[in-house]
Amino acid sequence: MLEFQHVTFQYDSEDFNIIDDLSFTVEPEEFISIIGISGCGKSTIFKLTNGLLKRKSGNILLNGQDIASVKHAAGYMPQKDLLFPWRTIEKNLCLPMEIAKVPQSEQTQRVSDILKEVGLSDYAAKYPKDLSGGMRQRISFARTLLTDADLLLLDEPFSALDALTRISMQEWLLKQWQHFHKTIMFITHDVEEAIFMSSKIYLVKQTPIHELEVLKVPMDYPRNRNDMGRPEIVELKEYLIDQLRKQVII
Ligand SMILES: Nc1ncnc2c1ncn2[C@@H]1O[C@H](COP(=O)(O)OP(=O)(O)OP(=O)(O)O)[C@@H](O)[C@H]1O
Repeated sequence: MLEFQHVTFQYDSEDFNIIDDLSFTVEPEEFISIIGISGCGKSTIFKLTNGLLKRKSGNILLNGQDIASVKHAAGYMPQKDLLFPWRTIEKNLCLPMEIAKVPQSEQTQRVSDILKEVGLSDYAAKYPKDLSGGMRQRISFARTLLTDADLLLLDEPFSALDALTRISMQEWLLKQWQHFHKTIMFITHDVEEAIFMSSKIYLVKQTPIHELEVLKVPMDYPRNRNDMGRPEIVELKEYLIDQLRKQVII
C-alpha cells in the first residue's frame, strides 16, 4: 500500500506549498487515476513518490516503509517514450539493467521474455523509428516493468496518440495490469479514459493540493465500453467535468 501522510512540498522558486498537508492511500494492485486541471500538481505527486523531489514534511510510505528506503519502489513511464533512437529496441530495454550491472545473459533473457509478454518479439532488432506510436509506448511500458517495481506511475502515457490507437492502448494496458498484478497510478486529462481504466479516481479539486476526492468507479473488470453509457457512469463523468470546469480560468 502507498501512503501519503501529511505531505508538504514547495518548489524553491515558489513562495507557497504546491502540495499542502496531503494525505491519501492507494491499495495494492489497484488501478487508480489522478485527474486535475493543467498545472495543479499531479506530476509533482509522482515526482515525490519516485524520489525525484524531496518533501518538506510528512511521510511517504510503501507497505509501511519510508519509500526512499525501498529498493525498486516505483517505476515511472513518462508521456514521451524517451527511447534512444540510436539503440535497438532490445538495447533500449537493456539500458536500466546495464546501469544496474545485471549479467548480459540475464538481460537478454529478460528482454526476450518481456517482448513476448507485450507482443513485440519480432521488433527486438528494430529501431524506435521503425515502430508506431502505440508500439513505442508498449516498449516504454515494458521498460517500466523491467524496473521490477510493484508500483507503476504512468504520466499521461497515451496523450500523444491518435484517438483509435489510444482506445486500443487503454484495453491493452488493462490486460497487462491484470496479468502482472501491479499497482498502477495513472495521470490523465481525459475524464472518459480515467473512468474506463480505473477502479478509483483521485480528483484534484484545488491548488495547493490539500486533499484528493476519491471516487469509486461503479464498473467491474474486465471493462466493456458499452457500460460507459450506463446512467451512473454518465453521472460520474458529468460530475468530474463539472468539478474540473469550475477550476479552469479562461
Ligand atoms: N521545477 C519547478 N520549479 C518551479 N515550479 C515548478 C516546477 N515544476 C513544476 N512547477 C510548477 O508547479 C505546478 C505544478 O506542476 P505539475 O507539473 O506537477 O502539474 P501537473 O498537474 O502535472 O500539470 P500538467 O497537467 O500540465 O502536466 C505548476 O504550476 C508548475 O509551473
